[in-house]
Amino acid sequence: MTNVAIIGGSGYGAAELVRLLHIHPYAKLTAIISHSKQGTDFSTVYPHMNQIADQTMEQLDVKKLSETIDLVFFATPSNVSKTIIPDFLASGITCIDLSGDFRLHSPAVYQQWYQAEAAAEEYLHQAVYGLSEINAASVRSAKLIANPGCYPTAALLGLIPVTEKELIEPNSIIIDGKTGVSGAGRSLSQHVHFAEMNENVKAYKLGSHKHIPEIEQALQEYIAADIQLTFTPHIVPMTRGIMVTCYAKLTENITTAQIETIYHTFYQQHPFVRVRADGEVPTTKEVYGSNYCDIAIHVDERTNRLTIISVIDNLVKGAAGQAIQNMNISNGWDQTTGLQHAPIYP
Ligand SMILES: NC(=O)C1=CN([C@@H]2O[C@H](COP(=O)(O)OP(=O)(O)OC[C@H]3O[C@@H](n4cnc5c(N)ncnc54)[C@H](OP(=O)(O)O)[C@@H]3O)[C@@H](O)[C@H]2O)C=CC1
Ligand SMILES: CC(=O)N[C@@H](CCC(=O)OP(=O)(O)O)C(=O)O
Repeated sequence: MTNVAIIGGSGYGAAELVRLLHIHPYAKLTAIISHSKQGTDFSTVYPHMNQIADQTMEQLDVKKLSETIDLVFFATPSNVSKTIIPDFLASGITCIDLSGDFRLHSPAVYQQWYQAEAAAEEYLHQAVYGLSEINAASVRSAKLIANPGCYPTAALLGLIPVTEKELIEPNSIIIDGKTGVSGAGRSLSQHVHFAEMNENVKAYKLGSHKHIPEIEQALQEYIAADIQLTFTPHIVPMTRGIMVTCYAKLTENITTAQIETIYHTFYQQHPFVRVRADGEVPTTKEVYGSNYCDIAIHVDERTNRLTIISVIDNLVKGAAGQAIQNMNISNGWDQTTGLQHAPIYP
């Protein structure tokens, strides 16, 4: 049994980790840490977990915790884990960070997009970007795993197979993202007020979303040049789900069927990526509550542009599910352990 703890106990990411860890056969949740609700039972904050996860949330004591756990999940906002993780690493604890603190390699780029000082450079170098399907080999030996952002997970799983094969012009990439409201976390903020969300669709952070450098950095590993892409996120009135629609100019004449074959081959060994048949377009409900990422491809032969549609559940494959997938890989367990449940439908 691997003993694990969660930090950021009262947030949505933590709640989803607790739900998924409850059915995990090899991981035992030994502590839930909360800085605002220490002393409160988890099930008081989340009554749907009554008699399932009643443990009392605790104050963070790194030294004490390090004596009892093997692995810690950070489900905290950015700018929190960067100062705490070094202490856990010094005690040999594996750290999986759901926030963006260790995703970007360059401190200057982090400073620019997060408007805050980056983590110490040695830790940025040590961190492995935990896009499970792509980086499993590095995740296996990592002590610090930077779990990808929700939009980047969907966008990169959609874009990497054709970027790797140089089938698209990287600088022509445009990503249109749509997220459910839970993507904003549980803390109240005006842009998710019911009256402003219901029957409304909003674009936000035009040209300034922190996921832009994250997607660019990951794609740059496949080509020997910088990439600059356009990403526009939208918030839509649903609870969970992300759909990204990526557009890019093709570099050669190729059919939808040929590209689909490339995707099927690329994801053959990856049970959580389901490539849809031609003409079938996935919806966010078809992955709801699950760790799946469903992808559809369409070649517009008239314009020679490729459209890629990719859907995930932001809290599962986009956060807690992928974090558990990374824990599985890191422990040498089957990557699907504790994550085999089907999506909830309708
Ligand atoms: N929601 C989503 O779909 C996704 C979220 N993420 C990332 O996961 C992380 C958690 O997100 P999410 O759970 O949605 O956010 P929430 O706002 O729901 O929860 C974050 C929790 O972190 C704790 N926290 C807040 N401020 C501080 C602080 N200054 N110091 C320590 N702890 C703090 C709080 O819990 P407590 O007071 O109990 O400690 C809070 O409830 C974020 O970095 C987010 O960007 C990534 C992908 C998808
Ligand atoms: C609706 C909404 O506000 N969504 C958030 C999701 C960001 C997120 O979860 O951040 P990381 O994945 O980088 O940790 C946003 O777009 O900023």
